[in-house]
Amino acid sequence: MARNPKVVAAYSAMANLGIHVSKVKPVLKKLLKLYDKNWELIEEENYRALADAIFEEDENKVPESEPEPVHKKKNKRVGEGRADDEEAHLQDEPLQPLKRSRFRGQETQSLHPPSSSGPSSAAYPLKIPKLEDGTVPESSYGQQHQSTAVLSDGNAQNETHQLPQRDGIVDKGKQPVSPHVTYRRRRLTSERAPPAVPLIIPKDEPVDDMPKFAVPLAMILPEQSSGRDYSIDNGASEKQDGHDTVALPCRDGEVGAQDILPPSHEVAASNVEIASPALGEVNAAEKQDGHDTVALPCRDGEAGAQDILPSSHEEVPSNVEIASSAVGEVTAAEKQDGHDTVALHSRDGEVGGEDIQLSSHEEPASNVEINLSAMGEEGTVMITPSVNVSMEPDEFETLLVKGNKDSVMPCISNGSINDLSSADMVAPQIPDSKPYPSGLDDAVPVSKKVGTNDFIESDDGKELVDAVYPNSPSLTLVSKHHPTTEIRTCQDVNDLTKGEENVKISWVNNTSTDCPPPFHYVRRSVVFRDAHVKISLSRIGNEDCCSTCMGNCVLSSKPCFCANKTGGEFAYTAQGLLKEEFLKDCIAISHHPQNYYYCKDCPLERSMSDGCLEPCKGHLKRKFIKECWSKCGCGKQCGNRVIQRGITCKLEVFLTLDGKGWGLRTLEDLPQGAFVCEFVGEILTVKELHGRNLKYPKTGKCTYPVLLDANWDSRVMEDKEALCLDAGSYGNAARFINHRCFDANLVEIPVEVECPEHHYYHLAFFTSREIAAQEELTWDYGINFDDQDQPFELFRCRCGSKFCRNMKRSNRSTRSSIAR
Ligand SMILES: C[S@@+](CC[C@H](N)C(=O)[O-])C[C@H]1O[C@@H](n2cnc3c(N)ncnc32)[C@H](O)[C@@H]1O
Repeated sequence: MARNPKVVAAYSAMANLGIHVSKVKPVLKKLLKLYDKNWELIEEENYRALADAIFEEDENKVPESEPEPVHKKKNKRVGEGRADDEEAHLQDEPLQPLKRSRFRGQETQSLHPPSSSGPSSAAYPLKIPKLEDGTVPESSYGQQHQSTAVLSDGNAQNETHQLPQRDGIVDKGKQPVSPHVTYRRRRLTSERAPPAVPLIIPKDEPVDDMPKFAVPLAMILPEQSSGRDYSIDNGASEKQDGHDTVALPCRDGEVGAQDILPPSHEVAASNVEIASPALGEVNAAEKQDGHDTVALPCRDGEAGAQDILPSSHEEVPSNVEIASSAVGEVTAAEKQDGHDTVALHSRDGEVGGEDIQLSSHEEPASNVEINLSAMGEEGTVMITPSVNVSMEPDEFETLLVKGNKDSVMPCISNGSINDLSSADMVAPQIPDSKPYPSGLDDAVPVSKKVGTNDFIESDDGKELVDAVYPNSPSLTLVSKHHPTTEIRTCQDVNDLTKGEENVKISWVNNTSTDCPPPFHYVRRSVVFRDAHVKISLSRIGNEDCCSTCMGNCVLSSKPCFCANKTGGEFAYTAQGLLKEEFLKDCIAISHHPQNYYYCKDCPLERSMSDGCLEPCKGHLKRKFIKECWSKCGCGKQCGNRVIQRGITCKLEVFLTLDGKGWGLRTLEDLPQGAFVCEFVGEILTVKELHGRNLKYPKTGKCTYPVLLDANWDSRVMEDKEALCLDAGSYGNAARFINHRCFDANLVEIPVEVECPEHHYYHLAFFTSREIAAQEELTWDYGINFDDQDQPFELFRCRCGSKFCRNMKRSNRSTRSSIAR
């Protein structure tokens, strides 16, 4: 099934004509190929060419009464992988509309034999094999360094790699499929490279239009009456002494709070899973004394505080799962010894101040689950949050915060639009004056003016004035581009984390008055709905923790159990950096095709299946880091607890000058192997992700997905275990990291913190080399730019790397526009 919004849009246009997707798919592929992926031609006249082609194909089909034998059909699908077959097939079927729309030059264009790139992956950054045309730059750190040096001389040395080998890939028990063949088929379906085009050419194209990245829309709701100052930290989370609190918004001004208080005051990471609804009820987290506190909202102003207090005073934080559903309910359930006990809560504003004392004093610790999922689940009591929206994140528009406290803004509650006084809403983010560092992106003083309705607007050359703090000189709040019905909130220029992180992360735009897209900043990933992320101490066996350790495990002469998963040695040095050897291996892994695993029953393909299941495109088997955690005896400062301590380096979000949109950069020099941040987002099943993509094909609102498939080779993954992270609406600073082909300065590494089962893990970014202050941080999304079958809109890569995998493509499109 299509994942690319364009493909999905085509499917949906055909569905409107009553044409089933299974008929559309093969024809669309041919059309794409024939049109050299020129979507404009396909989209013309509401997909007329496509519809014509399908009808024509139908007419030419063998009559229903003589169906093709199943085995033949299957083999044919498999056989589609063969270049000659597909070529012949296409040439045998010169569909009329295709002829009609052919470009000049295409008549003579011969199909190019497939180049030997790696298997394509389904998503960006759903990690994909990166090999392109069999040629990649040196992969290891040391090699990369060398390669970088060489690059500057313009004499890059490439290393040719073998194609990925797939063992025993069988299409539904039929003939084994040659990995090569399957791979080729993928390439052929989406690519028609003109002959003799250099595969990698230096990038010298001018930067023209801005990239078309989707702006994930989100709504930030206010927290009221919680005693905090929301004028700046609206809906934000606060940390106090280590407690995790999630404050959910309340509509009518009286935020309720449930505290889930794990006994341990020393745990490094709480066991709290916060899942968000599509919409954003989960607004804030607060930490106090190592307690995990979840503040839930009331709907009509009567919420009190619910505390869930595990009574054990030994190790172990509570196992709390909070998830949200599309309908916005919050459910809380406490499990003990396999029983579900009730965690309370109200709908309709009747929440009191219940405390739940968890009785377990030993492990397995209590499992408290709070789900914002389907109503009426057994053993749960629901809380309906103030904003009860049965929508996906993108389904409703975001709020633009006005400086005028008396103004009225729409808010969606229970699925309908209500008017809310802005006093109930988020207060404006008032940035302070901020001197920006010099360098490439040195701040140009931003002009200001007061717009109507006290909006802060920029207007070419006129001064922007902060309506509330008129002396604030570098205000860059923006309201332009937003229709009146669409209300957005701007990010705090000094700290878009809203206090979630240990460090502030500012943003800067030196070239325009735009501010970063609104989204909910969350420090940790949150379950959306179906994802099975079970954090349970009872699942952490003795071999998965070091309960007898003390102090700092990394300094100990004998590595403890926690080093077992990294070959008996810790991945980190005593200084908290990744060991060079380990880092080198991690970088090299993604460049070697033999490290790709091909599922027999791929959850990704399964989730997108439209009746014709395609073979798995491959998943990279990665090296994991395993960190010590709550069940370990070591202290919070143990050197084997790096990513769980969160971001520590100085980062800044900035508007790039080369057309990539916003990016993330470091404000300080970083050594090689330093942890920068993890990729945080909503935890979705791949099925849910696919649902999102299908739902919003035309809006251009994209997901920002990362597939958590590093361990899919271990067994057949159930749907609820095949997960990804989507940072479109909920995310952290990592959502701003742009892509760079091959020689990115960050590498992503899976890290086990609290889940020994590796279907869920943290994806952490480490520096692959030294990085100087002001350098943009990049990682290789692993995109195969020639694979149209992606769950996001492919962008034109402007990474600037000499190894850019999108070169060919740029070259091709230039060529076809010339041909036209
Ligand atoms: C995860 S977001 C990164 C942050 C994004 N630049 C923003 O402004 O929100 C991914 C999007 O950034 C843009 N992008 C990332 N890397 C790029 C690159 N190398 N060239 C062009 N656009 C890029 C694309 O639009 C892509 O869809």
